[in-house]
Amino acid sequence: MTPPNASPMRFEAGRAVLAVMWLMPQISRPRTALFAATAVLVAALPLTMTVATGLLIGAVPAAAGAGPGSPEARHAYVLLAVGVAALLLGRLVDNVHRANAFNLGRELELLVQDRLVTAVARPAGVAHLEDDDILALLRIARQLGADHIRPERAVRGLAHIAPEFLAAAGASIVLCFFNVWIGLAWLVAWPAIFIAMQNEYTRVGKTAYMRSTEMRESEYMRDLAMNAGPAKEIRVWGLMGWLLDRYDRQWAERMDYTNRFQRLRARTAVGVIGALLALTAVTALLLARAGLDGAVGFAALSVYLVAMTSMFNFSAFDDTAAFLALGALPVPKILALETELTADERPVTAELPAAAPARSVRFEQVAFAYPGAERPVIEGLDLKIEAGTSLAVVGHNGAGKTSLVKLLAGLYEPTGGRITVDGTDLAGVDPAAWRTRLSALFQDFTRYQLTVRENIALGAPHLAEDTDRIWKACEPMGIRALIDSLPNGLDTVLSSEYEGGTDLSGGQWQRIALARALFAVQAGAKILILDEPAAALDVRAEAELYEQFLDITAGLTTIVISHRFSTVRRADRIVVLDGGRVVEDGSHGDLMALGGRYAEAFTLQADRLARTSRS
Ligand SMILES: Nc1ncnc2c1ncn2[C@@H]1O[C@H](COP(=O)(O)OP(=O)(O)OP(=O)(O)O)[C@@H](O)[C@H]1O
Repeated sequence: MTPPNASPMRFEAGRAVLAVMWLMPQISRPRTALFAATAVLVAALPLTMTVATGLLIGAVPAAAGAGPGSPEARHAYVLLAVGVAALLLGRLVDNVHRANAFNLGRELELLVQDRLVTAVARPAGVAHLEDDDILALLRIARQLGADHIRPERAVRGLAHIAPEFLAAAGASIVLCFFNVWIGLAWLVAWPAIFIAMQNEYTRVGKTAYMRSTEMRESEYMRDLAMNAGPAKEIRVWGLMGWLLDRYDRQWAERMDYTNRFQRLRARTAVGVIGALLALTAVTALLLARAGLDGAVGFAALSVYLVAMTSMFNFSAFDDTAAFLALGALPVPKILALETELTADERPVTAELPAAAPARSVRFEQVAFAYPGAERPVIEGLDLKIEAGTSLAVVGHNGAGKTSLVKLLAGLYEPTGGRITVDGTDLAGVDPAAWRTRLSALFQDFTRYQLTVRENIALGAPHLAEDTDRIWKACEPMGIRALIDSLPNGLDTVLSSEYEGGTDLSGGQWQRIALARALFAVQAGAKILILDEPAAALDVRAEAELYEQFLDITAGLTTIVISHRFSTVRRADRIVVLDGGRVVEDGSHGDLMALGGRYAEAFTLQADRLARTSRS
């Protein structure tokens, strides 16, 4: 097993930290300026104390010899006062620095989350939600704020390490006064050690974050075992043992992987610690020799020794350094995702008149393949849908019916040809504006764990408070009595996972979803798309409902997809789709007279229905 794409990109750790620093002023410029200023002070004040302490140690023998009141004693007292003042001020500033970093960190985390959600919601279509790389980022995003994926900790780590970095640089410069090569060696050593360790933490972090596919599989298994949705099937089929076995296996693989790759490599640790030890030994030896030879006075020697020891306060190896790397790692990726999804936005070049579609919606030589798929599901599709008429689309499973309406709704863009509305190419129209004219109910409609009122009003959320209108949408669906019988009527939550909530039968859910579609129509939608609108209802109920829909939506452009011919026959026009093309087109009467696929399938279904109703 190899770690996927686990080797750090060039300067990846540094770029992640820079991305965090770049975002900070976007939260607050004054507070970021305060952060920088206090970081310098938190570094400079202990350094001042270090130098003062060293000089004080050197000055004590002379002060003791000269006695109280002597200039030597006064000099020692001044050094003591400077040291103590630097110490106290340092502690004070440090508190301000950390409190500011804490707040900035929390806000940065929220900012990153917010930008991510906005970026993911921005594309008009849904293709990006099926892209493996984007799904990997979304997994990370869902975990933002949990585990080690905390940009907040990156800011706090930065608050901790930045002053240490500056202090170590200052101490190195002090050592330059002793020996310029030793000083320079320390000046270079700490950043090098820090970068080596940050790269190592980044590598470890990437192996954990970026195994998206494996993690998603294992999380999926866990959710199957734990969630209410699949619980019935899992138990009825006796799948729990199989599921847990598979989850255990994936878990063991993950642990094995973690043990092998998600830890610091010994060679990095040995290399870094070895380099530190060697440099410390050389510095100490040279200082000792200079002290013994009398080349450096006692006071200077004390300053150099304190400077050398103070450099070991540097957090290259501890949790702070790890959290800086791990917390910063997702930030540039989220910013890159934001850029990528923004770049995908197509320019708006056309506006539709308020009444559109007033004439027709046309598919002109439309082709479409799902992202990553080799074969197109729609090819050379020509279809003119007259405004104000009802159209039914039929065809065998996988013929491309749902794909056709997804294209019409702008959820995907055609890979060839164009879709026009009253002659205007939809490619240039703002998808959000176009969708205000659509009311669509898909076969896999969402069962929102919200109140009945919200489940219906989501068809036009700006009218959610219009109770009369909600009841008006319920009436034709025959759900008024059902809603009245619920504990809180329209305000009952449709989920048994909530207190006072309730679940509905498949057919009842479908009627609620149909009421949602109708609510959108009442709010002004001009095209109604019903993709298998009532598959959970019996044949008669579906046909009756569709009949009612046609009455209510007379004058509207409606497109229905159904496998039930008793429903389909009521449409003004029917098209049969096969291999993503229209193969038959006409009214029920026309197609029956044609004696083709439609007539054959209709007769078959009608015979079956007649037999069942006789028996
Ligand atoms: N998101 C997707 N990604 C890749 N392929 C897809 C996706 N959705 C559908 N397909 C494929 O596109 C083809 C057409 O699917 P579509 O859902 O349009 O068929 P349909 O005619 O509505 O079928 P049904 O009657 O079963 O609902 C199928 O072969 C299906 O596997």
